[in-house]
Amino acid sequence: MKALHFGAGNIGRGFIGKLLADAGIELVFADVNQAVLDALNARHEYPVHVVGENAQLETVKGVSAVNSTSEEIITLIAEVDIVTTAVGPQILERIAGSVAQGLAKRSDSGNVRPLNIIACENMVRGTSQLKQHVLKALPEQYHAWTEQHVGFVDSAVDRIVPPSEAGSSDVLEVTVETFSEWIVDKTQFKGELPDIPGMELTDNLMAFVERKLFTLNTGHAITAYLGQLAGHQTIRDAILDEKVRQVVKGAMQESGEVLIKRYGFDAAKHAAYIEKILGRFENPYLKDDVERVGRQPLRKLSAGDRLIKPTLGTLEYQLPHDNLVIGIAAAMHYRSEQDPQAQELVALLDQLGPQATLAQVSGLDANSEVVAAVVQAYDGLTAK
Ligand SMILES: NC(=O)c1ccc[n+]([C@@H]2O[C@H](COP(=O)([O-])OP(=O)(O)OC[C@H]3O[C@@H](n4cnc5c(N)ncnc54)[C@H](O)[C@@H]3O)[C@@H](O)[C@H]2O)c1
Ligand SMILES: O=P(O)(O)OC[C@@H](O)[C@@H](O)[C@H](O)[C@H](O)CO
Repeated sequence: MKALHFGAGNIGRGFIGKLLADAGIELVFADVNQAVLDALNARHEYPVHVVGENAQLETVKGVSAVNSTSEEIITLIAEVDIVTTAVGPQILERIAGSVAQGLAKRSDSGNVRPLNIIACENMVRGTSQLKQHVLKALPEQYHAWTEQHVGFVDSAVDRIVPPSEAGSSDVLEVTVETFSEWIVDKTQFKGELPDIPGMELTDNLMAFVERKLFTLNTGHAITAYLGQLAGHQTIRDAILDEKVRQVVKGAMQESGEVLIKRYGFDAAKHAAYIEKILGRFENPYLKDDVERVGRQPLRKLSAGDRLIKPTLGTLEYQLPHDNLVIGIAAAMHYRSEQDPQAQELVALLDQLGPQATLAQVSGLDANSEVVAAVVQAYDGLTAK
């Protein structure tokens, strides 16, 4: 088997690319970072530090890389058996054009071997969104062929992978936690189901996607935003702050009540899932900055994402949401010199004030009770 993986970043090298290579699949990374591309092609291997009580140094071998904007991508898509991505939700549209050209070339060349495409991003049904971008870029005449031969497979992906320690001079080195979970929708594959150790197949993907995004990522984001306000640099320091932890755990429980209602999860098992995640945030072997986890606040405040979607669920089922409201308010206080979305958020707040800004970025009704509650919480929160 041969695979093309877009995004040789933290999750690409530290999780998805590693699983594919470890399974003996010939792997080519596609990226735009020239230093990473050059290093992968010079060494064809890289180190992964799996940290925890039993730390291990593993070497991922037999990999190569191409520039994501080069013509080689089109030829690769015409040939490979599996395409995966871990580039960030906003980049999917950007790679769709070359995926479409690759599919057209594959069809023209008479290759009818099944191809499966799996986006591994923190979003609900990211591959389905990629498919829409690809179909938009693909001439009509190839649509029926694509439906027949190409599986667009949604997935949920979970492993905390911060950038490697600033002290490291190796651009390829990556540090990952021991825990990992990659769950894919088995109903969407074309051809035989793959047997890749570490990839789990389900016919109930939405439950897993929402469980992960609206528990781990909801709690993670609120830890980052309240952590920054309290003057903490890392997720570990933030979650060890009792005031932060109380709101984070409360928000995960509020979101959990929605998930339990919607998907019939066992309440005790869900409580254990929350506790395990809190332990992962405390991981003493990872240095994860609140600035990485809080990145792109406008995405995180959008209607379908980890803060607003669970809050909408609490409104739907008339459940409490006091802690989620504090989390949303804290997100609106997020500041980062490096992050264009944080700058945009500040500009919106200056121009429109908190009520209209929240309504604009989240799609919530500006005159709703929940927006009023967030604005009140926002006014009450101040940076240390
Ligand atoms: N890091 C984590 O803990 C984690 C865990 C689960 C899911 N995710 C998700 O995985 C995705 C990637 O996150 P990450 O933390 O690895 O980010 P990252 O910034 O480390 O990696 C993204 C990579 O994509 C590359 N890229 C940018 N534009 C590209 C293009 N046009 N073509 C090909 N490559 C391009 C970047 O150069 C970078 O190497 C995100 O959707 C994130 O939410 C991350
Ligand atoms: O990648 P983002 O920006 O959507 O979210 C930041 C973190 O919460 C995220 O990367 C987690 O580390 C990851 O989702 C763990 O599986």
